[in-house]
Amino acid sequence: MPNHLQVNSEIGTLREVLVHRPGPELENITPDTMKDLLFDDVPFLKIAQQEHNQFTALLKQHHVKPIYIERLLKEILCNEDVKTGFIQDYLAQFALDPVQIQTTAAYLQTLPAADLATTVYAGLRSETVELPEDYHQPFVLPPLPNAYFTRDPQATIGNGVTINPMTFAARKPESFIFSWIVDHHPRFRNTTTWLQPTLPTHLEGGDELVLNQNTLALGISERTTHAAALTLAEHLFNDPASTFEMVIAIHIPHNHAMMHLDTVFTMVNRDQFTIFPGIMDQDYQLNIEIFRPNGKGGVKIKQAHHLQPVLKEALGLSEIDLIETGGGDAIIAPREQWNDGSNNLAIAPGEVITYDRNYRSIQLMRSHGLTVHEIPSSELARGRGGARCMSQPLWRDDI
Ligand SMILES: NC(=O)NCCC[C@H](N)C(=O)O
Repeated sequence: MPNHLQVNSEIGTLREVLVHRPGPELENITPDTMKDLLFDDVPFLKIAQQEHNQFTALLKQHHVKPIYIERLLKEILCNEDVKTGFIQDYLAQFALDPVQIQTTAAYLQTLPAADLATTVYAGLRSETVELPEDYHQPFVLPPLPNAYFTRDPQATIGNGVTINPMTFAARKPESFIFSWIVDHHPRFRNTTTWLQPTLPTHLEGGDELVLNQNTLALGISERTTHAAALTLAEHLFNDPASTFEMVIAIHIPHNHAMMHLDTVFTMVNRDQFTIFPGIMDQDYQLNIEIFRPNGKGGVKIKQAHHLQPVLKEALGLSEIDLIETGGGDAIIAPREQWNDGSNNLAIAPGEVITYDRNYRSIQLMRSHGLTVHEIPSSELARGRGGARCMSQPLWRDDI
């Protein structure tokens, strides 16, 4: 089994993937907090867990090892010094006064490592801790219901990771947790970090697609700024440990339905991609910028408007097959995109996992020769992410 990191493509045979099984945090979403927590509904936890179990069972059947991030957190918290430091730093992220911090830290310190890890994800109800009476919030630690979308707070690129500066408060603690795991878990010893969560702008993993060992595609989206994309490109171009020489920055609409590039565009084979046609205009154009090193430590930028020639050049191919979500139909395509019909996880070249509900997109992928494995999605889809969002590859075989 591999013991470090290797992701030089979106499609190489997947061996190891970071996941999070949805837990009590989903039951800490209410209609009042749903929007801030980036959910469109309150999922039924029991069914969400069953669906997620089917996802991980399918991964295992295909010899992909799921690594549970909550387990990595528990393992680092078994060290008492790490536990004390983590509690202090974790609490410092939230609007708590010194007395509230002290009282909550004292409570968290009493929890065994496994319970502490569960509490960090689930959130901590105020009445569990004896806080001064002037604290009126329902939670002293917020729930992290988006944690099952492991794709976003962290991303593997080549042999290193980005620990991502997240856009919304609801997801910032997830990057914080991963930075502690990288610093303290032996699985990540000597990991190269391309980007830190302290960057004063934002970039998320759903916008990071590794096309090959030289080329990264980045969404410029609701969640990833142009400035952050340039910063990441500069780091990758200048770090001797990196093999990346080109970043294809793809501008997509800024809205909740298409929050990341991988909600509208995924690589599924050496020469095949799924794409939501709504990101292009009627002439199939969109705004693309190609970043390359300028030879002086910076980035030079070339504009482009058509995806196919850009992808052909980057991948050295004469043809590219763009498979349109829902066949490009005016009703089916947006419906299936909303339920993550464009968000496919390749487990090998030409072999993907996707949500069962997007049956028109599934038919189409099969008719284009892809092998498609379906997973149930009635509750998981309520968080607005699919199979790619629920997985962060740590190791893919090179192709
Ligand atoms: N890569 C992805 O598109 N992830 C889905 C994230 C959904 C989550 N509710 C969010 O808004 O961040």
